Amino acid sequence: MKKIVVIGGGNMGFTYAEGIYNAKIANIEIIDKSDDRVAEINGMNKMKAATSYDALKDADIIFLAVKPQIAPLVFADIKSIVNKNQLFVSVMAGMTIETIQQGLGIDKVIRCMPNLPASIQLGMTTYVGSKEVAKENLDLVGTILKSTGKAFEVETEDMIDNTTGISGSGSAYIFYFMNAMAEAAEDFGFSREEAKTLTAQTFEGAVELYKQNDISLEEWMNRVASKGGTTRAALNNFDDNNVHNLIKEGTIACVNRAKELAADK
Ligand SMILES: NC(=O)C1=CN([C@@H]2O[C@H](COP(=O)(O)OP(=O)(O)OC[C@H]3O[C@@H](n4cnc5c(N)ncnc54)[C@H](O)[C@@H]3O)[C@@H](O)[C@H]2O)C=CC1
Ligand SMILES: O=C(O)[C@@H]1CCC=N1
Repeated sequence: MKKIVVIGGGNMGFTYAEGIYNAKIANIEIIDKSDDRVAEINGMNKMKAATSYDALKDADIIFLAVKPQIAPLVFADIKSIVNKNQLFVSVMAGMTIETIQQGLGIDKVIRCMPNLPASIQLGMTTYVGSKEVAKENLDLVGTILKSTGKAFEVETEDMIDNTTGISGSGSAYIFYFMNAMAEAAEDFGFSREEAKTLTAQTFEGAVELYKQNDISLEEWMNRVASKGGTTRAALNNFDDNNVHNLIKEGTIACVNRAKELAADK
């Protein structure tokens, strides 16, 4: 079995480590610089975690899951330990394959963009490999990524940044919309628990309808909104306030930020 080491046992790194562990497709170890986090992970009695980089020496695949801003520090720490035979998989937003190759003096890099629902096997991940990555390795990592939900390969790194604007950061947009709806529900007099049920069930039902049928979102809106009815009053209000375009602008701000991170800003 291959040995996979994840550097950064936070939200995303731990999610992947756990997905791989549960799928029993590789031996998995986690490296995290936080003593508390390492103790917490070891306390779960599942995966081995450590603060030292020792586990990297005989790793086949190394996941890079620290914040992009601290990646240069990690690169400096591990450059002399890692080697060109190892395959690197980065989940870091805006961190280019070239920067990783140069920072570590290595060749084989797969850059991917996951999202947080990967922690409950409902993740959405896209990935692209450097030209040095053999198809066999790309397929292997594809299988690993699919252990946390859906995953597909994209042609360019630009499409990884674009994914960040939709699914990578997108869970937070959905939480934003849900937060406003749940708050409105509480304003209308529902308890917090009732507001959660009303909001979550509405999202879940709408998503399932969309997924299970080949009907456009506009058509679905029309099926809910009777002419002169209540839904149209809400949708007209959104349109009058340009909400549709503002959401699209938000996705563009997100992609631009990914590109800024790539330029080390
Ligand atoms: N959270 C999310 O929804 C998503 C995050 N990402 C990417 O995942 C990466 C990690 O983000 P999160 O997991 O959210 O951050 P996080 O803050 O939850 O986890 C980062 C972990 O790295 C550890 N760490 C810090 N310095 C370290 C070092 N020198 N060596 C080893 N470990 C170190 C921290 O102790 C922490 O546990 C980022 O690059 C982000 O762009 C990508 C897609 C979605
Ligand atoms: O906000 C961030 O920078 C990371 C990347 C995608 C989701 N979270």
